[in-house]
Amino acid sequence: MLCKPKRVPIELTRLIFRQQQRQLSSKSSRHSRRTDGRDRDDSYTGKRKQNPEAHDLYLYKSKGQHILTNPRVLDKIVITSSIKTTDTVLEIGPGTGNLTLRLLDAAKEVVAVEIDTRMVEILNKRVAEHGFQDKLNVIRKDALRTEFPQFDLVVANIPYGISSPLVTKLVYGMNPFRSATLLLQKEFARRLLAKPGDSEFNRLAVNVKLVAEVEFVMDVSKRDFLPCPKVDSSVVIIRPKADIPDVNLQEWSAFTRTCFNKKNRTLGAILKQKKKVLELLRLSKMTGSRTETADNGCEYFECSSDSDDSEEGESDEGRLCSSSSSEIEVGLFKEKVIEVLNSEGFDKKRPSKLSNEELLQLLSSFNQAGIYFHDQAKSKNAKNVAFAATDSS
Ligand SMILES: C[S@@+](CC[C@H](N)C(=O)[O-])C[C@H]1O[C@@H](n2cnc3c(N)ncnc32)[C@H](O)[C@@H]1O
Repeated sequence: MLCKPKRVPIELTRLIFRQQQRQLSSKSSRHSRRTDGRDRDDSYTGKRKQNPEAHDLYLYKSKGQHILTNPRVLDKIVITSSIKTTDTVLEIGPGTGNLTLRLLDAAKEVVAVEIDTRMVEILNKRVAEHGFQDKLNVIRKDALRTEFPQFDLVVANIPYGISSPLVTKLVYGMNPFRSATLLLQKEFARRLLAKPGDSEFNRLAVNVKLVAEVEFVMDVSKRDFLPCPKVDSSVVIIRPKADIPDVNLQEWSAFTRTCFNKKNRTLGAILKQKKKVLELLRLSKMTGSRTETADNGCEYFECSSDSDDSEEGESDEGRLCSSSSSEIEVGLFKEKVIEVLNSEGFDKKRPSKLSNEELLQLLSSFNQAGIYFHDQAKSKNAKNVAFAATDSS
């Protein structure tokens, strides 16, 4: 569907159609769109005739390049972020700099992480024109694969394709920060805001809520972007909690993965399956005590959306366990699992309806009974990113 933005601020119109078009080479791509939201075969050619010097800036869907052009929304994002003049602000995906210029005006410094060299060129030029170059530190890298320097706040209209791993990287990363004001796909924001019992409530919400509070700020229409995306957006503020529960993050991740793999089934149905019992027995024998907390908690949180009722295949570990544990041992272990589930009244409860407090209580009861959770295998990229997760939004 094509739709024209409600309004295109003059600065962006100038930026895209007068200044940048002279500088940028036009690369075509199957997924690229023109910055005016039109298809390549529509009446755009009329504009080119009027301005023969013009080149097109192609915006790539694969990089989530939708430029926010509504000045009121941009201003509201900055105001809501409560930026102090002493703050260093981290911006992921500054694009052509509409938000960056406002951040530079309000903050001491902006660290902008941008993957696209063309955007970096435009950004640097535009920032220099406003005399802000000394306050801007641009890192031309993939935000998921770079270590962020220290920052106080995050304010960003992020590429939606990396929402889940990026939020995870921020809230489970090593950098302490005050808040992150993020423009997200509306559905993704709803999931972050979801409460137990809501249909959107999932593992991502559970894991984020463990360490942070999420607050809704406003919805943003798709027409406020150039080109117009297919989805609406929302702004949320994420504030890391001062006190987080004393739980082993690695085990918590494994536990929530187990529970939310089939979030609408009862815990009894999930945890009393033979293959799950075998897997838990093997892990509990192997662990014997809690695994150490990783330096960087985000390694464990591949917060991909849960596959509501997908079938898990039997793991190699499960098969190994069945051959090395006697039937009696397995039977006794299963009784322990059942005992914990029954003693806490969890047997008939569903993960999608449980609060974090209840989940923490259940995990603690399992541990007290000598039952431990552990991820079977870390993702290939776990060392640096743990971001093998794809966001289904
Ligand atoms: C939704 S646009 C936002 C542009 C700008 N902040 C705005 O509000 O108009 C997302 C930006 O993130 C950049 N980007 C995409 N993937 C990225 C990644 N993995 N790391 C850093 N930047 C990325 C894109 O090139 C694009 O400039």
